[in-house]
Amino acid sequence: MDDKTSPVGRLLELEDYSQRTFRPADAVLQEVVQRASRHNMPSQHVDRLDGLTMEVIIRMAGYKKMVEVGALAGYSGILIARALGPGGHLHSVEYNPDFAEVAMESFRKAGLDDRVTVHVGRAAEVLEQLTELGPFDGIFIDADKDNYPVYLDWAEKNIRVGGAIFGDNAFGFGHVWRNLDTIHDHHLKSAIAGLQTFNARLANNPNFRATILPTDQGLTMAVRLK
Ligand SMILES: C[S@@+](CC[C@H](N)C(=O)[O-])C[C@H]1O[C@@H](n2cnc3c(N)ncnc32)[C@H](O)[C@@H]1O
Repeated sequence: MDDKTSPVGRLLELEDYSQRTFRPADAVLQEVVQRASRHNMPSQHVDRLDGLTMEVIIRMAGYKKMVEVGALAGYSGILIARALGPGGHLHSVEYNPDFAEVAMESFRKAGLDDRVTVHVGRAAEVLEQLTELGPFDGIFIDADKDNYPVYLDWAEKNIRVGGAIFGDNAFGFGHVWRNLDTIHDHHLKSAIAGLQTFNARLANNPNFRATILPTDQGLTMAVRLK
């Protein structure tokens, strides 16, 4: 481990302290991670503290109706659905039908299945179908990074004034600062291009006030002003 007096060492200690103190993942959430692992799903659940931060903000704002892009095994969906509270509803979009099944099982086991609808399909198409149910209080974008700008197009029109846009992995796994010309892996390059466009558009859109939570993964969040 890094020397605790070095900046990196201190950050690791502070991360460890935060996890120990705020205990972001209870037994239900830990079970989701185990369920995903049993089904050989990728371990791509939202960072535990980032997810907890989002949950707290949704509770503070009193949001009731949200959309999630990318359900995986339901980890972030549980955080959001809990925060929306009784009478709230989450529309979670997942294009992998096997993953969607696992997510539905997680919502059932968490006692939240009446509060979540899992829509199976490609997010760009499902979002268009969801338009008629809007406007929404918020959206959590956590799927294919190259399409974040496409999901942002939809969110700009379908999130109400006072509502929020959250974008996960906004630091692009540590690469978001890079000049695209220096990235040779095609997949990474298009992901970073998508994230750079997403972040810059929210940062510069006068209709939104946006920031990025400077955690390991980076969580972009924006509130619609007008
Ligand atoms: C990072 S994981 C989501 C993690 C989840 N939000 C959580 O924190 O528990 C991304 C998910 O998005 C799904 N996905 C990727 N591209 C998609 C698309 N175009 N439409 C819908 N889902 C997609 C993947 O199958 C995967 O389950």
